[in-house]
Amino acid sequence: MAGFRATDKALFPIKNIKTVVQLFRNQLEHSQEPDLSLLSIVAGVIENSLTSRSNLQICEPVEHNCLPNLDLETITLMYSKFQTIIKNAVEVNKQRKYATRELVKKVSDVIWNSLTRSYYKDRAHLQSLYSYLSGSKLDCFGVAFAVVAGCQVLGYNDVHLALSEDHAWVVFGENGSETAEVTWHGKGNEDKRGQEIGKGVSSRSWLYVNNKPVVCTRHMEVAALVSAINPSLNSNQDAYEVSELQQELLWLLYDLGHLKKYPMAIGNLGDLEEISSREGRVECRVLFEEAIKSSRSYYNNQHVYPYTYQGGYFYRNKMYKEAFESWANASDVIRLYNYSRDDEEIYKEFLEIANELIPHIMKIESSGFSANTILKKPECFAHLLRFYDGICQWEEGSATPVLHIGWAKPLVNTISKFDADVRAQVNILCDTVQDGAKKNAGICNNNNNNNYEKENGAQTETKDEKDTNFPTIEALTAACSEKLLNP
Ligand SMILES: FC(F)c1nnc(N2CCN(c3ncnc4sc(CC(F)(F)F)cc34)CC2)s1
Repeated sequence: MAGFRATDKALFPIKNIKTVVQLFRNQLEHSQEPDLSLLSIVAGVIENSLTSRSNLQICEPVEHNCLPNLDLETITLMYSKFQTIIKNAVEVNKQRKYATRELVKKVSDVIWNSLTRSYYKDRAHLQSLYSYLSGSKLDCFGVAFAVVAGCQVLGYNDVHLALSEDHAWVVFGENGSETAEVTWHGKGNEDKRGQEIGKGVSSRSWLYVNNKPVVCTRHMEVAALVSAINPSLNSNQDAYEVSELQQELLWLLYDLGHLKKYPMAIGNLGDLEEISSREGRVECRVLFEEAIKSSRSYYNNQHVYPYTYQGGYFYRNKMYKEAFESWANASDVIRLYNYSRDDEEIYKEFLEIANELIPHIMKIESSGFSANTILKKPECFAHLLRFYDGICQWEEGSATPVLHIGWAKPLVNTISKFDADVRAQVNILCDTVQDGAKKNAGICNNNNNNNYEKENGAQTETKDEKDTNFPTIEALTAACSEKLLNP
């Protein structure tokens, strides 16, 4: 069983970050399971007291980093309250070793029906059990996490959190073979709570990452709650102590090996390290590479965010050629999915890259006199074509269109910035049409080891591989030469 043990209670009242990290270490290193409700409450109290406007906390100079006084009584009250809510609402059939769908649905209903009627679901700081117990508000992730914490209270240690890049659900039963929705997703969508995760068309959407979700252990569920800590004070400021606590806890989890199979948590740590790097720790760039390796090793390279974490890093550090490559690799992931209306989040990500970030780079690169401009680099042109082609292929075979005229202008503007002699150096090789749901078209690749050769000579593409349903590279370059001819 998990639990709030004497060794943990001895740490209270907690006055500084080091002691919070010690509490998490105690919980993570003890043989029994880490107690999800205890750790979520502690993280939530700290986050909410340091990011709420009402926090007029004067920092005691002696502590040099001031935390709200975390006294044992406050935490114990909330901890017991959660136990009582769950145990009173769900009678447990102790004969059963594994949870049933009915049990999981019942716990989800208890959480669901105790939430405030209507509130702004996307607000920050609604992810923890502190938010649930003090304000009866949870965001989409918070509901899923609370269900898993509730099942832990009831002794069902087979119920675990399953995470895609924009949704959360649970797995349960013998070797976690059952799945169940326990929370909502997005706006205005009927929730599917209690149902198993779609085998149908939704399973080809990015939202369910082609059935390659991060299936958490208890320790990875602690990593999820730590990753979900939100240090933002407002839209452009972070509470220093909260982000420092998050960074320390992520390093603790990293050192204990609990981030190995959790690319987004590694990416979160990379972002924090870029802002303020820790002595003696690997460079943030290495972390972004580790997140990519994790996705390739454990999730068949079906996750997009590891590449957009890395692309964002290169972009912020003006490493534009590298950014183009990361974004092209992100596009190689999305091309094998079918776009569905549940995929808005990743659509917005690609839209921002295509219509904000890349045009911004082209503006800088074509105004400056840098001899080393990317506009002279054929590999940059190749990365961009692969990036756009992946989005075209994402659209192919999808019920919902991706591209619209708003994409075309920035796209043609970008391509037309590369001179014909640079473009001609990109030789596009197409392998045979891939079997399976998505055919190859336009620019071809085989699972991310692209065979782009920077050789002279016209682009080669045989007829049978050309798919007329959407812009091929000829069409794109024709459009761009059209633009060139009539600027
Ligand atoms: F690609 C970069 F630009 C990104 N920067 N921040 C990104 N985030 C921030 C962190 N984040 C996450 N970080 C850790 N774990 C999870 S589980 C999850 C889905 C849901 F919220 F459970 F529904 C999201 C998520 C979502 C992706 S991607």
